[in-house]
Amino acid sequence: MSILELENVRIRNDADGRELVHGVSFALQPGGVVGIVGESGSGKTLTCRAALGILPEHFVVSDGRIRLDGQDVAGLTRRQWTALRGTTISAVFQDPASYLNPSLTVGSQIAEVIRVKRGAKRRAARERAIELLAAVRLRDPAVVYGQYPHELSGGMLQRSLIAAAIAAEPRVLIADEATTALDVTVQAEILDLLADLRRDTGLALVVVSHDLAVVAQLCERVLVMRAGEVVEQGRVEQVLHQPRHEYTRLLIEEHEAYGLERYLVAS
Ligand SMILES: Nc1ncnc2c1ncn2[C@@H]1O[C@H](COP(=O)(O)OP(=O)(O)OP(=O)(O)O)[C@@H](O)[C@H]1O
Repeated sequence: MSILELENVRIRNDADGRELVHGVSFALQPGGVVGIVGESGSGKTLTCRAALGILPEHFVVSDGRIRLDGQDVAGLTRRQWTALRGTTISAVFQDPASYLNPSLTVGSQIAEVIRVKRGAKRRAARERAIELLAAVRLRDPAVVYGQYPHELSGGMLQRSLIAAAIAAEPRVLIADEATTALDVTVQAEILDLLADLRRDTGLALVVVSHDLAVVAQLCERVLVMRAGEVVEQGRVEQVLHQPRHEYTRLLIEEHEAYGLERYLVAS
């Protein structure tokens, strides 16, 4: 059974009646990985936010269905969503600093997730948080545990945020432009880390990026979005080697300068 399934999902802004996402469908199996690419404003983030139950105010899923672990999310109460977030579905976005509280240590924020979502005692939560910081390949995890966000680099912060996102052992992780702000080497390390988590824990991934190379490196299937429409979707090799839609061809041309071929040959 799919862990996450979207069926013809449409998203509308009720404030002005405009529809911004015009029917997105995909199914993600446990341990699977799907990419969503497309230019800024194409509806990638709104689609993810719908799956996380965190659409902005006035935005609604106006048609279609979202199933999380087999459950239709349409009727979920706020409390039920809170219980699912973190434990079933979780996310990492761009700009990790804005998701961490600057006045609390990184480790205590991860431990808090474990205490609240997993009911762990203080000491066990601390130990688990240090394990997670090690799992996201931070050196000296016990030291990082006691550091404040401003003491860490962008790459270290993004790793810490991934540790927090997987702390309650979700089945699906959405990585929305999670590596965009990082330099190329750190970006490659974080992508490797996500691939390893997927392999080692069966975590399913939704990888959102405007960068086709990121998607080519990580994903099995890809959706190409433009202006709220899915213009093309399929297996990554097929979509990137034999694009059927003119827009996909344009995206590929734009990315050729960044060495997309390298990833495709390796996959
Ligand atoms: N909070 C909001 N209020 C008003 N409009 C919004 C809001 N969030 C998104 N939109 C609009 O919805 C459309 C889709 O936005 P979305 O953030 O999903 O795009 P995206 O593909 O993720 O782009 P980006 O790569 O820039 O994040 C855009 O036209 C955007 O202006």
